[in-house]
Amino acid sequence: RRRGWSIADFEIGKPLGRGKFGRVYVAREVKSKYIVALKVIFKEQIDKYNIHHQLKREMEIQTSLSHPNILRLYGWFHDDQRVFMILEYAHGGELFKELRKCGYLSEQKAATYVASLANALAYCHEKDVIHRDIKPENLLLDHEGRLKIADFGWSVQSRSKRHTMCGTLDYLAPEMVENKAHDYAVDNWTLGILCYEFLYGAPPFEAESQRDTFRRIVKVDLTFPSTPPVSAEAKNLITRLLVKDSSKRLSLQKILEHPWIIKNANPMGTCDK
Ligand SMILES: CC[C@@H](NC(=O)c1cc2[nH]nc(NC(=O)c3ccc(N4CCN(C)CC4)cc3)c2s1)c1ccccc1
Repeated sequence: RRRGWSIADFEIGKPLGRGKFGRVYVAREVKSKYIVALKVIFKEQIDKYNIHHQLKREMEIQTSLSHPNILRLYGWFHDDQRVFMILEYAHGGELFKELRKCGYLSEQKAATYVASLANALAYCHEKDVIHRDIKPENLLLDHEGRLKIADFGWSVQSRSKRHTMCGTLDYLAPEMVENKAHDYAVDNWTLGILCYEFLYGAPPFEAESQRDTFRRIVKVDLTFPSTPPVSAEAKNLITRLLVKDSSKRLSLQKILEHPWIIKNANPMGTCDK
């Protein structure tokens, strides 16, 4: 391309979602008719929340990542009011909407999603990227039901400035809620939380108040309801991830070799509807 992209290159469709700092629309590149998701962030918001450096770093990371379970950032451009990110379009929408609709997922789907996440996280950790913010809202599905991590909340290996504790504590590991130094193993903890939520429909330490959730996390107050019926292997994997001592959590490699994953995950990473 001679010149960069501009808004004139795209026909904007319906809004897909909104986050703290922006909105995402489905869009079609005029010449190729290629469907993408266009994320729009207003520069006044970037200034107001002073997130220039964070945005720049996250876009550099996101552009450098290329993995089947990580949503691609194809490129970006800006005009005087807005920054636009040209993102891969995930046709299946948000995984958590499917979770809320079905209540809970089959062991096959849950294992396939956990394996996809473990693969994507192993890839990120090789590139010194810790995600730290994996939750169902950030997980999308493509047209074949393949999981895609969609989020710019990546942080590089070093412990970046603390995020304000906005939103739910449910997915944060003990060392994060206790504001201790944390490393890659926080993502392994989160995998345990997600695996539990995929199978039971709610995260394990959910409570009425943030204070009670905090208490349940730091205590690792893990209990398994009697319904829906969940296999012992699945419970074994969850128990070996939700371990307070981060050095004792099952590694990503070991997750992929776990009997429950081997038995239930679809190696293609796809889930039929
Ligand atoms: C993860 C949040 C993040 N989102 C992205 O970056 C996003 C990037 C991206 N690419 N493709 C998406 N697709 C959808 O959002 C989508 C939603 C519903 C769909 N369906 C509705 C039900 N129907 C039956 C099938 C089709 C299909 C696609 C999204 S969201 C974000 C961050 C900041 C601001 C806005 C959004």
